[in-house]
Amino acid sequence: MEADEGLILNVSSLPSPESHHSAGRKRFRKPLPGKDKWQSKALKRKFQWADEGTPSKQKHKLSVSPIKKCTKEAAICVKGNLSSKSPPKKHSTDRQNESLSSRPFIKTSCLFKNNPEIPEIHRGGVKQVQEKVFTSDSFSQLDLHPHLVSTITTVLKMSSMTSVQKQTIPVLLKGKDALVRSQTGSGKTLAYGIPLVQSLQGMKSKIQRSDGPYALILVPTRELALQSFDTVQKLLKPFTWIVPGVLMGGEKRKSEKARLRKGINILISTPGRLVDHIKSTKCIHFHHLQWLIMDEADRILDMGFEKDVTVILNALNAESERRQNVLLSATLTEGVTRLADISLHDPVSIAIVDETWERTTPEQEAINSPARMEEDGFAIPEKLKQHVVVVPSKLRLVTLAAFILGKCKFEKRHKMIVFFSSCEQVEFHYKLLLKVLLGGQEAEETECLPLPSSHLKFLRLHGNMEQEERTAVFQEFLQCKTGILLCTDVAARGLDLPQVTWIVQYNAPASPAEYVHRIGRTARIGCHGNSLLVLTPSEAEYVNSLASHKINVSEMKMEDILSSLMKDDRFKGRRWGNKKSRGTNPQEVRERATVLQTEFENYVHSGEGTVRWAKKALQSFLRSYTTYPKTLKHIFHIKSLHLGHVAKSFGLRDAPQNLSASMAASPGKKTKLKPKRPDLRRKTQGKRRLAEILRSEYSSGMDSGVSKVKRKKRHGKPGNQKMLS
Ligand SMILES: Nc1ncnc2c1ncn2[C@@H]1O[C@H](COP(=O)(O)OP(=O)(O)OP(=O)(O)O)[C@@H](O)[C@H]1O
Repeated sequence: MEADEGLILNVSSLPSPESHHSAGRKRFRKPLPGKDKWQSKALKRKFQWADEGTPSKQKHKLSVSPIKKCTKEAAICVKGNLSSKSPPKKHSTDRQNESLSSRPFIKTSCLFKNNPEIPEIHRGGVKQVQEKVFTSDSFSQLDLHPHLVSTITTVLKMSSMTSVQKQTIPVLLKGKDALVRSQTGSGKTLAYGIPLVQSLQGMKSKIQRSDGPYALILVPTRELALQSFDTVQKLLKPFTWIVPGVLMGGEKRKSEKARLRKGINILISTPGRLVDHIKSTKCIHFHHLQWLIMDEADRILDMGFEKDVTVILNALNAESERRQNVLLSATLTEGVTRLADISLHDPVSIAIVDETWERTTPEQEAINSPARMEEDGFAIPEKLKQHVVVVPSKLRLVTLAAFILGKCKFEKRHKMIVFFSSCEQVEFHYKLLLKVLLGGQEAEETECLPLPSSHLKFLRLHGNMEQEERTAVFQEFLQCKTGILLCTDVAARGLDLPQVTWIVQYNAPASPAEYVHRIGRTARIGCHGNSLLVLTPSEAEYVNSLASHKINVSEMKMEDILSSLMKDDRFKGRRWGNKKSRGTNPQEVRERATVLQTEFENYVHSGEGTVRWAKKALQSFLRSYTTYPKTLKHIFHIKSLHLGHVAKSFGLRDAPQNLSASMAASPGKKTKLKPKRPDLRRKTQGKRRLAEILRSEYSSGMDSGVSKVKRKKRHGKPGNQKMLS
């Protein structure tokens, strides 16, 4: 069964915005008269050579030009027999016999046919909120210990303060609580790190290791915990008697206990892991605690850590009398007000907004609540160029591959992060791209590529990986100059990965805040960067949703992305033989895209295991699709998906009939799914379950119950040794 038809057979009851081509498909809606007849009909369709324009194409003149005519090489639409040169009739007959007798009946629908119209993207001319990154003030102007200043200038090699540092450091040095919002990559870590170290090194009675924590830094992910630890450790270089340490899950609990027993003065932790220790480690105490810092504060709430944070706050309140509290994020959303209420005492609100950026009314100037900040729009780094591409579902996979090839193979020095909405999708695309773009066994064995494509290096990061591998991948991507990291939102927050030039969001994020954090992995600290959001035609309205948060994206054309396939002769249709390709012949581009899609499908269908694995990834995509918040359901609704087309983007030729019982991918049946992406504001019974799922992705790692991806190779322990205090 062909993917196009799969929908009709499986989910015919669905109204599908992606299937504007209903007239074209109606032919198949008729009751199927019987297998033989169906086969001959399919064969007829399979071998019709030309002129099969769909009514929808005639109707929607604005649509991205689908193939108007399938030429002889339209055989490219036929699985496994690309561009045969035999005369159509003979070819048809031979194949017919072959199909009908020995081979399973397989065919690939034409990628460029029966796609929905691509709507025009109107740029709203939104004026984005701007922040000035650097100031001309130097760290030496602050009242800091001279050794701390020299560490900043010689070890960290920084001279002038960023805007957020200039505003935050003096406030914190005065002992005030603060609520800090500043754009991604603007230097918030040092904005709290410097005053923290300054205050602890100057304490009247010198800190002893055995005193335990004087400061607690809570962060949502393990990678961010490691990164913050690294920065704090550098700042502490001259003050060796102050000991930092990390608790982050995925590590042996026993060794963490031992380090706690020895004493950690600046404790950096994910909430889940800390709660574990509060409950089970006798030696943990907070008698001397002076500082509580919550970095990415809104994310800590979003991830269902609210209960954990309450447990932590209660433990701190019970043992320490007076402490200084700081909440920071690039996107302090409304939910943070609640956290601020319970954790901050008479805080100073710091939000960095360029003076040239006008608020609509002067009254707004005065108010700096998180809700106000969110309404005003999030600040996006000035040098970050944001793009969107609208791609019909069937073409998503080849477009992604073409984009990766275009940037990372045929242009120099690109480092790219691609975000997906689930661990299964990351794993699936990682293996698939590795196999098809790098080709073969060699790639799998070495997990990096043979010489000719040496610009391509794929890595992946998600919460179902073993911690050791997760840390190794993080370190590897941190250090490499080029590469493609496929990941979930586990890498969206706070990570400072230098020289990232492109962020691709293959699945749209669930909130504008998440969008801002994902793209914020590039264009950090005043550098240039680019982002690409991939949407289907039915999702195009998301651009307006972003615009309402003052986020401005410009359109990139799918055809332009696909045209980079012209540089890769591996995907050349046979009929072009040795002919030199000149420029970008649209027909040839489409044929190359089809060859590439066929390679994906061939690989996926090369065994039962690979098909199962693609279905699993598809299923997890559909599941995550059901979890967009209510406010976005009109854009991202499972019923808007054309299952057959979506299946193709997972290299599946058919729309699967047997996705597991719970899957609403037979969306005619209104089966409810367990959401992976939570609407945590609603206090439902499922909250606990959601929190567990999310923790498996982000936190403690001790009790997730989520199967771990087995490590193929044993990596060293980069970063781990640093954690030993
Ligand atoms: N004053 C400075 N001068 C030069 N570089 C700086 C300065 N302050 C911070 N940086 C560098 O800027 C980068 C981004 O800093 P940091 O990770 O603290 O940003 P952030 O605001 O916390 O970002 P996010 O919101 O994404 O977490 C880091 O590489 C850091 O070393």
